Amino acid sequence: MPEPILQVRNLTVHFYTYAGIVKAIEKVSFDVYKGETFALVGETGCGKSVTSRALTQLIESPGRIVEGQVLYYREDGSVVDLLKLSEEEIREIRGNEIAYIFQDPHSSLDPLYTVGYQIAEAIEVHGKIKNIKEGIQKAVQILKSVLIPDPERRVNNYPHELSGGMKQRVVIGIGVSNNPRILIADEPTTALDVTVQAQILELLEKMKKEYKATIILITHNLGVVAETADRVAVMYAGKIVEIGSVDQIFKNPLHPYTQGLLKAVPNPMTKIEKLEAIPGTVPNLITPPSGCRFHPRCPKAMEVCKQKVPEMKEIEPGHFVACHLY
Ligand SMILES: Nc1ncnc2c1ncn2[C@@H]1O[C@H](COP(=O)(O)OP(=O)(O)OP(=O)(O)O)[C@@H](O)[C@H]1O
Ligand code: NI
Repeated sequence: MPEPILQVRNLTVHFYTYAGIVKAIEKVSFDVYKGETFALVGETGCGKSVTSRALTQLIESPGRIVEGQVLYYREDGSVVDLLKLSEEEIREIRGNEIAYIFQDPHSSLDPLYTVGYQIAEAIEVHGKIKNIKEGIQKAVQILKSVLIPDPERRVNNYPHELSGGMKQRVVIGIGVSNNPRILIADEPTTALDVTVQAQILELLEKMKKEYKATIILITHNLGVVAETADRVAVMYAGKIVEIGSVDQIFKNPLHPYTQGLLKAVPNPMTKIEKLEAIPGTVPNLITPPSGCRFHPRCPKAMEVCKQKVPEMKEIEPGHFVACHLY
């Protein structure tokens, strides 16, 4: 049996805006197993980033986590609900045991400090070194491990002296600097050109092996999923609609939304740029559709789909779907 490292249950986040309450994610539940790459996919605005940020309480006003549990299995075998931790306690874990790599390396790095200083600081915050100087030494090693050429010299560079791909390597370096158990990568390659994207994905694989980390990969690129993930959760309008292994999802998609996504992509096993939209538009999350949120766009919608929210059901071992067809 695979061992869980995270068990997310009924995670719900609302944003309290002037226009109304945006129900960004609603009762999201999934497990992440130790050592796997777990991908979260779906169209823009479906709640991928909000889900990943909520895991460590990284939701800012006007957003609020209104319900849910994020059970985290620690190294010593104990289990904590990350949503119950104080700000101080969660900060101890975030950036340390659970680290993030965000999409845009430009905004993830501070233009005023050298990359070496920024890596050193990330380590120092968690008290793992005595001073920044020791951290700079470590930063050289980290730059080497993320395959930046001439790390002794590069450690003294400012972000603007590096290319986009090199900057993203630095961001990944900061991510792994404290040897995280879970690495959450939110669209880590989207801002980069295609050849660099492939290199960065390769690097993530290398980091996963070297640091024995579990990866949560957020992407709207099904090609990336096919290539790098072990398991996939498909999100639509703030809900998870299907979960399964990459094989189960690509070869036997059960949810009409997943089927639509895959149809929009002629061959997901080849590299594709972007997920093509399926007919219709993503619903507004202030007044989401009743019942199954996909019913207005669903070619197989039945009467019950308008009235009842479908429960997640396990159709074959490890393959879950929330759809009234099953
Ligand atoms: N600060 C905010 N205020 C109001 N609504 C927000 C805020 N942040 C996110 N949302 C809403 O939450 C929903 C989910 O957003 P999220 O960023 O998680 O989408 P995503 O799946 O990551 O999309 P993308 O692929 O574009 O990054 C969206 O409908 C968005 O409008
Ligand atoms: Ni996002």
